[in-house]
Amino acid sequence: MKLELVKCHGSGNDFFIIDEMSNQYELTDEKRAELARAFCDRSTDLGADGILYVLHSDQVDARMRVFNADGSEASMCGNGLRCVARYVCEKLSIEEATIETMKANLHVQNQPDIFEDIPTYLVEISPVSFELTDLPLHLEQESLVNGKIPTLSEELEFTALSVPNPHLVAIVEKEQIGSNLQKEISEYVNGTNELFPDGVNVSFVKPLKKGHIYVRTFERGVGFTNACGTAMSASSLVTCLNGINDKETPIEVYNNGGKVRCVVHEQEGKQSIDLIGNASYLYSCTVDVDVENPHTFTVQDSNEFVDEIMQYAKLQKHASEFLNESMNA
Ligand SMILES: N[C@H](CCC[C@H](N)C(=O)O)C(=O)O
Repeated sequence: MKLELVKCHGSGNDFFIIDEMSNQYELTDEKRAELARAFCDRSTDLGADGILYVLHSDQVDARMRVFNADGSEASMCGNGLRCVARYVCEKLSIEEATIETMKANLHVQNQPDIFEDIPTYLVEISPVSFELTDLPLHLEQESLVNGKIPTLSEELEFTALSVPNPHLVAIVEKEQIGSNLQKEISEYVNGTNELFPDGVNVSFVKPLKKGHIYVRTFERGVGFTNACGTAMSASSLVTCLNGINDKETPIEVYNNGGKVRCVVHEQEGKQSIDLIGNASYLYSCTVDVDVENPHTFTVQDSNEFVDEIMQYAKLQKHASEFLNESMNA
């Protein structure tokens, strides 16, 4: 079978877009998961953090399904939704759209460039819940906001929330960023454990100056990534809960892949976050794959989006210079 792929990224969190809206690939869920395990393997000619399947929606403009590199399906992907937003808006020649995801139909919209000549999209991150049953997180309490989980750490304070995929967020000091602590905690909660039966995305957050934070995330089903859109959104909300940043005000979120902008909203007690950032293409290609054994494939007709790659490198350089200055201030 020949599949058309677009390799894209949001803040360095990279994915393949497979357009099932325009192609009759007739994939089963099992095949979608197997293709993710095969194509995301970075020891092959491909490699990515996940696959974004774009499908027809009976309700709205299009539907997005997200499969992590380990083949697990996630309910949402913020960086990936920006890439799907661009793909769908350009295909339908519209400036904004609504995309059906597993638990919500979400608004997406083309935006002014976050950096010169970089395609930029806003995606709605919601619904937000602090109910532990929505992650799920098995503790004898209804919610966890700046609370301890002694099994994981005696000193860290965590906030657990779903947006709607599950996130565990800790505001930390510089010394704890990049330490083994995050890796140990993340591998535990994403292995067989009593707390998070479905695993969880784990983020360490370092506030920089007001309106600026750094987020590092170990993603469920993937591992450490350059950035995790839903995690950066969840982290922005947690900094607002702690009075570090303000709602309805842009928060610049730095990560290892560059930066995005989040705006936290609250209406009638319900929160949502606008996630604004790049939706960049890296290359397109055709993959000839044996669907019965998806680890057997050849990559053909690969074409790079050279201008986009070069332009994004400028954003990343600019962002990493700011981050280094801030971390060493
Ligand atoms: N690993 C996540 C899905 C991908 C989310 C992330 N890539 C993002 O940009 O939000 C999960 O299993 O919930």
